[in-house]
Amino acid sequence: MAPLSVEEARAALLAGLRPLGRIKVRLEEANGRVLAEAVRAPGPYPPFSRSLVDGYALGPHDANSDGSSFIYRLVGTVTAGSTTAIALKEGTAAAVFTGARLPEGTVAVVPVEAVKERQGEIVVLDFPASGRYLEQSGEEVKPGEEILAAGTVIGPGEISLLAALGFREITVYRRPRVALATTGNELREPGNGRVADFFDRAAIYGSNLYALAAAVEAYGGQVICLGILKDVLEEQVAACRRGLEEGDLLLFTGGAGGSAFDFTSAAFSGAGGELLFTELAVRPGKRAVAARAGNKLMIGLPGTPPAAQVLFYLLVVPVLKAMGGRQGALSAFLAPLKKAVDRPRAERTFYWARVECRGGRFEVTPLPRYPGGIRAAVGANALIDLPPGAAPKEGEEVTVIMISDIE
Ligand SMILES: Nc1nc2c(c(=O)[nH]1)N[C@H]1C(S)=C(S)[C@@H](COP(=O)(O)OP(=O)(O)OC[C@H]3O[C@@H](n4cnc5c(N)ncnc54)[C@H](O)[C@@H]3O)O[C@H]1N2
Ligand code: MOO
Repeated sequence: MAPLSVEEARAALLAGLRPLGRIKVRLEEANGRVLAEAVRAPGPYPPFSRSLVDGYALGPHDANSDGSSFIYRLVGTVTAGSTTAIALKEGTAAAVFTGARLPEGTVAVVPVEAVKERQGEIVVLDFPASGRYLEQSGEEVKPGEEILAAGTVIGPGEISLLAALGFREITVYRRPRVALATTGNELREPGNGRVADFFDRAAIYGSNLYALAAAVEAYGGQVICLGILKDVLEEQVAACRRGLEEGDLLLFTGGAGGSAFDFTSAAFSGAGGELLFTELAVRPGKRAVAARAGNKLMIGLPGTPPAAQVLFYLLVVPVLKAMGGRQGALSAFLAPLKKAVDRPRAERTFYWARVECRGGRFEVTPLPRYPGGIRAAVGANALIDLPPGAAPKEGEEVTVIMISDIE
């Protein structure tokens, strides 16, 4: 199969992909989830007309002789939560506190700072503009109004609105289940300590499973761990079948090359997958495989740890987003290079980088490169996307793709 560009590979993976099913979650579990249906307000907000300040609710006014200030007779006090029934008639006022329900007949509210109080009366020195210092019932949200559209990502602000309107549960898309396996006879589980002859025997600790599990969780997926698989086709086909049964997406790392000991594409086909690509025109990540089986996807990332992680951001994140009801890839923008890219390549290449904000401007530094690359992603919050043959110098603008926050 001819190598695909990252964009073609992404389009092949996303073609026909629909968000997964919907579930109800309680508000305390809703952060970061995506609304599967629009939410309408069951009632008005605020639910009653209320004061926004500690001050006085004024009845219809009664100008004093020189017209410069107004005198009101105090007829009661309403604190927040109080349902005292007071009706303000001409020339009367009630002390009210922030959040208090306004008495019937209120025409204006003044803050305590804008009045002079004397026995049983107040003198309003500065009459407030209409509607200031108070909020009418339903002023912000009307009953039945759509307050959040389907597809909204829920954060603290949305949770605040939902809770204020009395919601305890909302309907969101189900999180994608990602079955994760890593392949290679040389791989061992970390945690066994540095056994003396372990490394002499050419074994290494598998790191991809841990790195990818963390990345899947960070992008809203749930991990089903299939563990380390041997370079044995039957074992890998069986793992693929289990992964397809239990997961929405199957992720393999290792064995993505075309050698006699690379079984990923054969395993995907053996488990009923229709291959979408077996190579990409990008570095790192040239050796990558993907297949579709019904509405499930199988992606075989390279074994090389930084290559597996780069492709995770470029291909797996958009798939996780689409399955979870969100659109698009990671955000990208232009930023000047703080340092020239060392040894640029002839192919399209993604470099690990760190974006910082200095004096209100973003700048991006390519991180040191290592041949095997196990340290490559440490401290990275972005990738630099360089077109084939580009060799940008310090100060030149390059495309950066954000993979985590700017600190
Ligand atoms: N003749 C060629 N050889 C290679 C080419 C090439 O174009 N021609 N491409 C290289 C590139 S690029 C990559 S990437 C690797 C990817 O190949 P595979 O996906 O088949 O990966 P493996 O061979 O299984 O492993 C590569 C490397 O990574 C180590 N590894 C594997 N899994 C893990 C893991 N879970 N944790 C840590 N390290 C892992 C593995 O031991 C190997 O050292 O192929 C190149 N070869
Ligand atoms: O395919 Mo390799 O993934 O270019 O690093």
